[in-house]
Amino acid sequence: MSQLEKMEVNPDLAMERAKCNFNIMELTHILDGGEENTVRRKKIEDIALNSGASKDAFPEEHMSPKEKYENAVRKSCIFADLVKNDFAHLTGLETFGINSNVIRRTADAFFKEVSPFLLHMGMFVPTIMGQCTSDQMSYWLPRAMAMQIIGTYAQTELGHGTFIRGLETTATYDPETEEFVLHSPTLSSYKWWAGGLGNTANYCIVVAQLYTKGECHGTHPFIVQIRDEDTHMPLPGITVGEIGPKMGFNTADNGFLGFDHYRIPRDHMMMKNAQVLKDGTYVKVARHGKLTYGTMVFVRVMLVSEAAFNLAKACTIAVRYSAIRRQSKPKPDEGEPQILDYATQQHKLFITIATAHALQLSSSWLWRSFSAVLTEMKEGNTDKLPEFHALSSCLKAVSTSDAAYLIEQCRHACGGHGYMISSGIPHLYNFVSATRTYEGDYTVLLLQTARFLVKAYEQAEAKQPLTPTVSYLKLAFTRKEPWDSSPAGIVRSFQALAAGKVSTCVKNMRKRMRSGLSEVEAWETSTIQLVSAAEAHCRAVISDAYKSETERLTANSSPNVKIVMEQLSTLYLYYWALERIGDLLLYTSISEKDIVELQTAYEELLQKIRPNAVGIVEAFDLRDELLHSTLGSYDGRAYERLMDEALRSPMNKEPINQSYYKYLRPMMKANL
Ligand SMILES: CCCCCCC/C=C/C(=O)SCCNC(=O)CCNC(=O)[C@H](O)C(C)(C)COP(=O)(O)OP(=O)(O)OC[C@H]1O[C@@H](n2cnc3c(N)ncnc32)[C@H](O)[C@@H]1OP(=O)(O)O
Ligand SMILES: Cc1cc2nc3c(=O)[nH]c(=O)nc-3n(C[C@H](O)[C@H](O)[C@H](O)COP(=O)(O)OP(=O)(O)OC[C@H]3O[C@@H](n4cnc5c(N)ncnc54)[C@H](O)[C@@H]3O)c2cc1C
Repeated sequence: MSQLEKMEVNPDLAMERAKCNFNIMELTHILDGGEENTVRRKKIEDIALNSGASKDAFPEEHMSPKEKYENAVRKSCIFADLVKNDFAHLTGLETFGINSNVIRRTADAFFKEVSPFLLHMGMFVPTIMGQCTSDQMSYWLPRAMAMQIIGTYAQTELGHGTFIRGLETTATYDPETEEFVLHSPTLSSYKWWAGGLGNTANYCIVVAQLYTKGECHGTHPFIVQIRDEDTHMPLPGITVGEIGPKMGFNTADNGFLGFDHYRIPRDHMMMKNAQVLKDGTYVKVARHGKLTYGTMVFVRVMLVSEAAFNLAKACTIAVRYSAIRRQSKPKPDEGEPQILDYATQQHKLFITIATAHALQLSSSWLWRSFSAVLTEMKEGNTDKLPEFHALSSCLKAVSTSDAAYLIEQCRHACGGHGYMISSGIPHLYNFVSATRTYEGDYTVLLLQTARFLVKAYEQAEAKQPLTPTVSYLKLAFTRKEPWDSSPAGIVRSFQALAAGKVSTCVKNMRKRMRSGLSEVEAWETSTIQLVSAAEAHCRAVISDAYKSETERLTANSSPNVKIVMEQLSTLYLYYWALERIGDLLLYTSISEKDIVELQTAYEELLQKIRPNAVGIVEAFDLRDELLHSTLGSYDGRAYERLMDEALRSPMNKEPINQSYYKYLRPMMKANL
């Protein structure tokens, strides 16, 4: 046992735990979606983490990029074996599905950054499930699930990421040989970014422009073998490599890929939504043109829970650290207070906890809507897809953006030590800030939602029925929303605000068109306001979902758990109302007096949450192995852990570094 393991819990943290007035485990069960899920999650975490297989003998931070990657592959193989052999026997595992949050969560103990297999499980397998015919699926899925092949998803190119219709890679059908010829005509057409593509994957889903009988039918997905299944050598006609160091994701071997008239069999086109017959005839199967974008929609839904989870990690670290860190002396006759006692620190941190809850509950709600949409689509009904695309786009955009901002705020809350890699926060930030960009950039996705909102507004104007998430748009045609500071009243105000913003956009666009701009130009010149309107819509959706999910989940809970959850959801509403005062003044009847009262109520709420803050973050039930943090470990021994990590640095392995003899000494002697 190391010195650290023998040490007792920091007394400040012990004191915080003693004063928590609600049942932490009860809140954990609620967040896990029920006690059974908690039990199963803990079993899985015990199997995966108690063996110590997730630990590194040598700190990853001090490895070279190549060593980091090789270590990540080693651990990915261990983890894949665990999933296949050890987790499978747990009753009900199949109900978690391959992308189970529990498995994702457990994997994070193995990787400070990410696994090179992330894209295999995160996009390769889901695309096989979503884009293959049943015959194709019965061939590819078992091989992929058994990890006999490793795949990734290569859509983005050097020259095009957002604009999928502009992709340049071509897949031209040759009826003579019944093959597709994949080709990269330009440098900008090289596939770029796919995770695991550089060195790990031997298969790849490639999105390319389909040509048959001389006609282009737009982008379609293909399964492409890129490396020999035995030697792993790139196949002739394939150029593949890794794209180099990045802000984060440095264990993911993101890669590039080019094709030189590379041939694949006809049935390697993923043919669920469209087919090319042997003679080259193109047959559209799907009832909606954008079903080939299905994996992106699925991952966007996943990313909302990713944002919640990573935020939960960051606030667990920052709140525990704020409980053990003492600083300044506001009262001369008393000792230094815990920094968690400062109202400004509570302002930084409690919104972070509330947002983690808001995103987690909104994410469960979104998953349920997604399942309902998928069920209808299986029956051939795609009517709900546009609304769901608008919803998943804005929730992905806002959740990842809020999470990145708030994780950075957690770093600020930890002062200088938060800047240490060993605090765990920089890795979290680097990861989450990428999620704001990939799978659809923030602005681009909000503009997709805005398109839907503008159409819905026009329907409301024409007194046509509206779909559920936008039914509030009718508020745009009523008198100014009267301000009501109850939670339900604030949600209504957020809806009135979003409706008002959409209405302003539409009016501005019409005015611009009357002054001679085309529709496209009027749209383009209004995009700043459109993004803001879509963000306001999303905020209203999250606030509504968070409030109603909190009510549903606490209907039978013990009184104190109910109070804690309600305090957090109310805090979320107060925080965003105060952030959006200017908009509320425009679109509701809020007065100066109401604003002063709201600010006071917010500050009082921070004080009410304070005594339970450590208990609340501990309800996320994040083991030390998952946090990877010197500042946020369960024992609160941050200083001992920081020193321990410092001493592990290779820079401290010799008393005098050789650069002293080579450079410093000669320079100093010469300057004598
Ligand atoms: C936990 C797992 C982690 C996995 C790790 C993941 C690592 C990262 C992977 C990746 O990043 S993979 C690459 C992802 N790339 C993107 O997300 C690109 C973003 N771009 C797009 O999604 C689209 O191009 C676009 C921006 C939405 C526009 O598409 P397009 O130009 O084809 O369409 P438009 O002409 O703008 O719109 C036409 C029409 O179609 C509707 N629509 C667009 N997308 C969808 C969709 N997915 N589903 C349903 N409908 C869609 C759009 O709203 C328009 O509707 P109308 O307004 O005409 O009614
Ligand atoms: C860590 C990481 C992992 C990734 N993994 C994969 C992967 O596995 N597979 C894969 O295929 N791709 C992957 N990607 C690529 C990712 O999907 C794209 O980077 C992302 O979709 C954004 O596209 P882009 O890079 O072309 O940005 P651009 O579209 O060039 O965006 C640049 C800027 O232009 C703005 N912009 C673009 N279009 C518009 C518009 N119409 N209106 C207004 N503003 C606009 C954007 O808002 C942004 O500010 C990954 C990216 C990262 C960072």
